[in-house]
Amino acid sequence: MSKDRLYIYDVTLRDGAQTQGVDFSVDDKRQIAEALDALGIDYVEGGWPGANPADTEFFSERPALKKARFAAFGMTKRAGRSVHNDPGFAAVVNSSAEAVCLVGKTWDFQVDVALGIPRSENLEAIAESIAAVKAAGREALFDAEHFFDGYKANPDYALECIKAAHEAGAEWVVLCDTNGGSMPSEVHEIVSEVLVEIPGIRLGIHAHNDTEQAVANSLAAVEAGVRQVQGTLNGLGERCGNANLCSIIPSLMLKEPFRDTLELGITTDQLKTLTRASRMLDEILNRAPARHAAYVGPSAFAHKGGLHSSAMLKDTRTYEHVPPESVGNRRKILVSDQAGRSNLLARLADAGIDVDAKDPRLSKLLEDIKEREHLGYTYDGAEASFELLARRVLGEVPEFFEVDRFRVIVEKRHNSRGELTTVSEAMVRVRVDGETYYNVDFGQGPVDALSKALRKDLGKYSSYLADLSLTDYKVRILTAGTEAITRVMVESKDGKGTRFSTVGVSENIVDASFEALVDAIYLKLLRDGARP
Ligand SMILES: CC(=O)SCCNC(=O)CCNC(=O)[C@H](O)C(C)(C)COP(=O)(O)OP(=O)(O)OC[C@H]1O[C@@H](n2cnc3c(N)ncnc32)[C@H](O)[C@@H]1OP(=O)(O)O
Ligand SMILES: CC(=O)C(=O)O
Repeated sequence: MSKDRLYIYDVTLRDGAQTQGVDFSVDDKRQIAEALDALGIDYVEGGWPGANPADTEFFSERPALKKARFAAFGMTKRAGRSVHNDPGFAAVVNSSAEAVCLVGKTWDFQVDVALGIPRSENLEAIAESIAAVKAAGREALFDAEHFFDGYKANPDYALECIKAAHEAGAEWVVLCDTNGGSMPSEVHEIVSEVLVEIPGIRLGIHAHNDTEQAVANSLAAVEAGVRQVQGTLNGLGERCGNANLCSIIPSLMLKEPFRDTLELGITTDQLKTLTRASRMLDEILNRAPARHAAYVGPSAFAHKGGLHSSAMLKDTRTYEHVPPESVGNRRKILVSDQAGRSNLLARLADAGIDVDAKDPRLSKLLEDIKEREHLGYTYDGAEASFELLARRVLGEVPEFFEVDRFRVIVEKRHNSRGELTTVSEAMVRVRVDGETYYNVDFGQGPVDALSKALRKDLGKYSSYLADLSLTDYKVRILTAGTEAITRVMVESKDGKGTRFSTVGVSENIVDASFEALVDAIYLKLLRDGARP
C-alpha cells in the first residue's frame, strides 16, 4: 500500500522564540537549524527577517541546511499599503529563504478589532500578499491565524479567507488553533469540513497547547486529512507552547493509524537522534530536561514499582509502549521504598555493578535504602548517591578524604566601590592522606561557596575535579514546623557533559547541601578511577 507523504514544519526558531524566558542568539539559531536538518525535518522556519536584528542577521547568512527547506515568517501586508510599498513585507519576501509563511487573519472578530479594517480589505490583503510571494519565486504558506475560533464564529468568512490564500497560489494553508482552546473532536470535525474546499495535501495544522492538547489536536487534524504539521522541539512557544514535535514525530512514525499510512522525511535512524535533539535545545537554553516529557524525558522509560521491574526483567514490553532506543532514550530501573529485589538487581546492572542475585549483601542494601527513604532520602532521582550507597555496602568505596569541619558566612557589606552587596564565604577543613587542607572560597550563595571551598584543594584529587560543575540545586522541606527536614538534590556535570544527581538530608539546609556535594565529589573520584 502506498503511503501519503506528511511534512513536518518546525517553528522553534520563530514561535519558540516567543516563549517567555527564551532568547536565541544567532549562533543558537544556527545550531538548532542544523540539528533540525540532521533530524530530517522538512521545513525550518528561521524567524521573522526585519523584525529584530538577530533574525535579520540570521537570514543574511543563512544556515547550511542539507535537506530542509529554509522558511521566513511574516504577516500579510499592512493595511493602507500595497505589497510594493511595505518595507516590513519586502524584508520577509525578499529574504534568503526559499519558502515564505505569512500569517493572516481568518476570524471576523480579529479583523474588526485587531486590524480595524473592512473584512473585504482583509481578503484582498491575503490574496495580494500570497500572490506577491509567488511572484518573488518563493513557496508560499498561509498561516490561517485563529482559524478554528473563526470557523466556529463565522464559517463562511473563515473559509473565504483560506480560499483567498489557496486561490492566490499558496502551496500550503495551515489551520491555526492560535489561542489553543480547541478540542480534538472539534479539530477533526472542522478539518473534515475544510477538506471539501481544499485538499489535505495543501493543508497543515498549527496548534497551541493552552488546554494541554496541542499534540492531540495535531494528530486529530492529521487523522482527518491534513498533510503538514507545524510544531516546536520540546513544545516551546507563545504562552503554554506549541505542539511538541518530540511527541508528534514518534507518534506519527510508531503508532497506528499513522505508521502504516504515512511517510515522513525522517528515517528510523534519524528518529533515534530525537532525544539528543531535545536535550541539545535544553542545553542551549541552560534548562534541565523536562523529566516527564513523553518519549524523550529522562523519566519516560524509568520504572519504579517493584511489580513493574520484576516483569520488565522478563520482557520489556510488559511496561513499555515502545522501545526507548527507537527514540534514542534509555531505560532506567529505579530503586526506592516501592522497590523489590528485581528493581535493585536491574538498577545495579544499570550502574555497572556486577553482583550475584543471591548475594546476601543485597538484602542489607535493600533494607538500607528503605530505611534511608524513611528518613527523607530519595534515590529515584539521585542515581549517583544510589551508586555510592550500593558500592559502600559492597565494600568498594575507599575513604578518599575526611571532612574535619566547615563554616559558611553570608554577609551584607559594602564593596570597594561603596555598593551594598551580599557576600558568601565558606571555609572547609579536610584531611587527605594524613595531611590537613584548610580551604577558603567565595560563591554566588552559601552552597556555591561551600562547593568551591571543598574542591579548592583536595591534594592529589584536585586534578580529577577540575571539570566538575554544579548545574542544578533543588530544596524540598519534607515535614512542617520545627521538625522540618530538608532534602537537597544537587545535579553536577563532568567535562564529558555527563550529568548526575546526589542527595543530602538534614534538619539543616547547609548540612544537607554539603552531604550532597561530598557525594558528588566521591562519585566523580570513583568513576574516574582515583585511588587513595
Ligand atoms: C499568532 C502569532 O504568533 S503571529 C507571530 C507573532 N510574532 C511576533 O509578533 C513577533 C515579531 N513581531 C515584531 O517584532 C513586531 O510585532 C513587528 C516588527 C512585526 C511589528 O512591529 P510594529 O510595527 O511595532 O507593530 P505591532 O507589534 O504593534 O503590531 C501591530 C500591528 O500589526 C498589524 N497586524 C497584525 N496582524 C496583521 C496581519 N496579519 N496582517 C497585517 N497587519 C497585521 C496590526 O493591525 C497593527 O497595526 P497598526 O500598528 O497599524 O495598528
Ligand atoms: C501563526 C501562529 O503562530 C498562530 O496562529 O498561532
